[in-house]
Amino acid sequence: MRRKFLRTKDDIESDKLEKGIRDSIIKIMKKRGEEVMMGERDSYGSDYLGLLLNFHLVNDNSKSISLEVQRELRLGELVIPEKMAVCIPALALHHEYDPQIRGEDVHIFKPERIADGVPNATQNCAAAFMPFGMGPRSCVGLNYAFTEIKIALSMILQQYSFTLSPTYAHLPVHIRTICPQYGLQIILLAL
Ligand code: HEM
Repeated sequence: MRRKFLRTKDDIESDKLEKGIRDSIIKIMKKRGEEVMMGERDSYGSDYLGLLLNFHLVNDNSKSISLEVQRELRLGELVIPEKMAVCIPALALHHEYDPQIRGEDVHIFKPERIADGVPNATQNCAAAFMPFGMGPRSCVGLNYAFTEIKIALSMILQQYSFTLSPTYAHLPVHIRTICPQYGLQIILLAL
């Protein structure tokens, strides 16, 4: 029975590895913070670490980089316990970023905003549009979903053109993905 409480060599190696990874991440975050403070870079970056730093500094007026990552992650006044799932509401996030990035008409439904590609519409800010999440746990079905959508659309467009029905009420809601609360009413015209 006592063996259960003994730490094996593998457990110790695994702890060392985990600590090494944590230390490296904190080092990168501190370095970025220092570079921003010294004016060597404009932003904390648009990747996942940059996003975490942004959240951290929004909540910390002293702007000091003092992240402690032990069994919990501290983001300013937020303490995120180990293994807690953090849900980023894409709908709110997209709107919060929008006025800065896409102008004041953010509330208007204008899918043509992304006609020239997402990087163009978001001024290359990866965190401004992330319907598939980002970082190591982002959607593994992204490419599959895009391919499926393109195939479905090209099959429809070979036979029909379509417009939005006047009965369509624009009310996007976040139910796992962003979708229209009252469905998508369209008028199909046979070609
Ligand atoms: C328009 C379609 C889709 C959207 C908008 C979407 C969106 C998302 C989002 C926001 C996440 C969470 C990412 C995060 O936690 O940071 C996710 C995760 C995931 N998605 Fe999708 N998804 C779509 C289609 C698919 C498809 C078709 C598949 C599989 C064939 C799929 C498989 C997964 C899996 C397995 C995860 C979990 C990944 C992980 O936790 O490591 N998704 N998706």
